Amino acid sequence: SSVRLSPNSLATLFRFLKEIFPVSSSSNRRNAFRISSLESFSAWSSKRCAVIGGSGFLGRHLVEKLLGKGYTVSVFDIRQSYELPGVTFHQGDLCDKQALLTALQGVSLVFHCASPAPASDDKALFQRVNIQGTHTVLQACTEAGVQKVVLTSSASVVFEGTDIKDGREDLPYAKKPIDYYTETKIEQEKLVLKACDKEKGLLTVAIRPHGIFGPRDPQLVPILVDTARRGNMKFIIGDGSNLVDFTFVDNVVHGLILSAESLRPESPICGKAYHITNDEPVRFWDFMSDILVGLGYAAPRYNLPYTLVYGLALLLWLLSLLLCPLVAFKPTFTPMRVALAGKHHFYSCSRAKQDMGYKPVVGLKDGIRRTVESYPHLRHGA
Ligand SMILES: NC(=O)C1=CN([C@@H]2O[C@H](COP(=O)(O)OP(=O)(O)OC[C@H]3O[C@@H](n4cnc5c(N)ncnc54)[C@H](O)[C@@H]3O)[C@@H](O)[C@H]2O)C=CC1
Ligand SMILES: CC(C)CCC[C@@H](C)[C@H]1CC[C@H]2C3=C(CC[C@]12C)[C@@]1(C)CCC(=O)C[C@@H]1CC3
Repeated sequence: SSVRLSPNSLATLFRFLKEIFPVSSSSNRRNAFRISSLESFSAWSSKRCAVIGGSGFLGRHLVEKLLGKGYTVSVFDIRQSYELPGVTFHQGDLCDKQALLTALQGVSLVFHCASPAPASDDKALFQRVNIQGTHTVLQACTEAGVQKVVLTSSASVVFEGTDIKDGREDLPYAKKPIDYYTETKIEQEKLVLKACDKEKGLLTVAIRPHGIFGPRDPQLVPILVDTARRGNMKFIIGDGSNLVDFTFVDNVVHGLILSAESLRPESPICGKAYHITNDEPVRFWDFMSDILVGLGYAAPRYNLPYTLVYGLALLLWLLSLLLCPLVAFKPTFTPMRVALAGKHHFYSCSRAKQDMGYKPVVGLKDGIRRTVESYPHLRHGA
């Protein structure tokens, strides 16, 4: 008969051995790799993690999955949106290093899933949180002896409003990003990947999902339904043939955890970016129609030329900027949304398949069904 030890029990065993047979190790935790192989093993197998942005849509799904997989989870977020047994909440701003250091004590793995919502379009806020804040997160991780950082980036970092078909990770970053959100996500990803340093004992990876949807999503379905309820979802922008990636939230969570568990000094994923999608590009307007019809609304039917709608959206956006001191209005059809709705933007995830054995765990049809069922309050007539 054989005895099986889980990584957690091995880590506990190692801590016990270290107590009774102290090994001479550098006091500098950043040099963890150079210490004994046993200690390195303990570090890599530790299941104590923190989710920055864990109160958000993706963050909460991630937290729930991590708990199910036996991780001990701390959430760090500017707000607390729920309570869960086994989760320690730390409310604070990620730009505050002291607050982060408290939350990161004893943590070996950090998932960074926080960002202001793209719709806010607030340049100063995006710069403060996504760029300066990420810099602070990396500093705090180094000081707290965190070994792995997994960033939720975005496939949009290469999108400039023109067609992308089967885009790979080696596409250059967008030179003219379509909005401040994308502009700062690019800088954020660069910062995190540059921080990967095997010598210092900090390993990083960036996961780039695209068009995340699923239960509790605060943007895609709610914005779509709101637009339909106001009678503005009758039109298809362009000829309706553009293919896009929409990624069910469970697949993104799967990609995030897979990357964290594959992140080791010898792994090819260190310091790299990975597209994580459903690997089932779909016509943008078919996807929107499936959601709308599933919730009891009519599917859009009439086609409008792309350039006309884009031009109008640009005009409205400029007007909203000019008039903002006098009247506050937020157009639904922003140039960014029109580009996302009328162009091809789908990405290859073959790098993630090859380097970490990624495979979506929920298919698109199933994801749409689960999403529709989770929004009874948004159904037509509800
Ligand atoms: N939703 C989508 O389609 C996609 C999202 N992403 C990325 O995934 C990540 C998660 O996005 P979602 O869950 O959709 O957004 P979300 O808005 O639901 O969650 C973001 C969380 O970050 C928190 N946060 C914001 N500023 C903070 C600060 N200064 N300090 C601490 N916490 C702060 C918010 O309170 C919120 O709970 C983001 O990094 C986003 O850029 C990437 C690709 C697509
Ligand atoms: C009014 C309709 C024409 C469009 C309604 C749906 C949109 C709200 C969504 C369609 C594609 C989505 C998307 C994002 C947000 C919501 C949509 C615009 C992101 C910008 C979210 C953040 C990212 O990193 C990229 C996403 C691309 C797709």
